[in-house]
Amino acid sequence: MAPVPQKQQLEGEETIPEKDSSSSNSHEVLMKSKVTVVGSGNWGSVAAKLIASNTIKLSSFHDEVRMWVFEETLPTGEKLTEVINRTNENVKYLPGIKLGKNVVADPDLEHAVKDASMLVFVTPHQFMEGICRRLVGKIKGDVQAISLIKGMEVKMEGPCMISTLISEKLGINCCVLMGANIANEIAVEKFSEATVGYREDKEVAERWVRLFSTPYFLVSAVQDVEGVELCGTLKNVVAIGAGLVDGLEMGNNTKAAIMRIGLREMRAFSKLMFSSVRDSTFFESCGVADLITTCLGGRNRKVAEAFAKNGGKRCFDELEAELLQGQKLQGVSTAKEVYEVLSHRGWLELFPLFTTVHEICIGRLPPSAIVEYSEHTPKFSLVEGSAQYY
Ligand SMILES: NC(=O)C1=CN([C@@H]2O[C@H](COP(=O)(O)OP(=O)(O)OC[C@H]3O[C@@H](n4cnc5c(N)ncnc54)[C@H](O)[C@@H]3O)[C@@H](O)[C@H]2O)C=CC1
Ligand SMILES: O=C(CO)COP(=O)(O)O
Repeated sequence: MAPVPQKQQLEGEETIPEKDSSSSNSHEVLMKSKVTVVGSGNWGSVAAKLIASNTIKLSSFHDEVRMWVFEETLPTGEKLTEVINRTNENVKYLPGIKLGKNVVADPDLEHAVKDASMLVFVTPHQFMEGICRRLVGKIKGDVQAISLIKGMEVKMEGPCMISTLISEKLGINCCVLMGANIANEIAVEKFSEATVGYREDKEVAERWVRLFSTPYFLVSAVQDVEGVELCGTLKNVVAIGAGLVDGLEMGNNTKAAIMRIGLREMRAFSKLMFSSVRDSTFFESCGVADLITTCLGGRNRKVAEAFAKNGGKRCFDELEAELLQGQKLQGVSTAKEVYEVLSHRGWLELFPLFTTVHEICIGRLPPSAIVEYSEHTPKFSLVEGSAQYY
């Protein structure tokens, strides 16, 4: 193997050879990074497990992975962090799965991030603004971040992706990792793929790829942060549509139609928001593959199915609490956020699926409207007629 040029060592940084010769570059000498995972839900816990299985093998990372836990008291009266650290399991959000002895649960956000050089953000998106506020001035200056969060915020100026929120509030570079990644399947090490989106620094992206890749979790990188992140965010809205179709027992053809129309709207919306978004991104794991898996087996699908079965009489919040027991849906709030953007720009008619999903979620339309076109609902032909957006 050809020798790899060594990176220039910065003051105070250790350089050590890789622990494992099977790592991507056995002779590579890298600066040792300390990883903190901010979040510990269903996917957050699996991400910590994946990362911990690599930091223990690769000498360019410290073994320990700190995982910030939004503290809660379990029905037994114990604190969740104490139980995670005693049993090595997140008994609430990922029961039955050992996280790795090098995962340390920490209820103190500032303490958890203090020494980190790599921050992995993976909380439900609605909590990120508050988390960022708490982190201002609390992290190291040269830290790199990655967001696994599927969602966005809507500001007066327009939509703000979560990676942008992190970058702007904390003044750090932020990549994204999205993909067809139902957490419970990856937890039991079933094969899947994921996509890292990066802005400019390919070397940083490759470091994230090394941190996450395992034989059962294949990660590739593309230079399209917004495209990757919008794929992960918008497919949750389509998954609500797919769940409604399931609840109405309309069958596979209808669900496939919703997925196809949804994919078109995902691409159109993404390109209208960011002209840099690449078509090829939609063929990565973060695109069509995530759309398919979420529409087949995700939580958004599941809760929307129950919503339709109940004829829209029980609201999403109530069904979410009952069916997900603390886990959070992203699709309903994302549908609202997308609707706000579309409405503000006068584009509602160009996105009939996104628009209809939101109007069903808030009870303005019945679940059956997902496939009904009346005077009051936008027509799919309008999208066909707006080919310039596609
Ligand atoms: N679960 C999955 O299969 C996948 C999830 N994702 C994405 O990852 C992100 C995180 O999802 P999960 O880890 O599954 O979380 P989750 O859906 O299991 O959410 C529950 C988490 O939110 C925390 N929480 C509750 N209230 C909070 C508060 N006020 N402040 C901060 N945290 C609070 C809980 O402690 C818990 O850790 C989401 O954007 C999701 O779309 C992405 C791929 C797969
Ligand atoms: O993002 C996911 C799979 O990649 C999980 O989707 P749900 O939140 O609908 O379960």
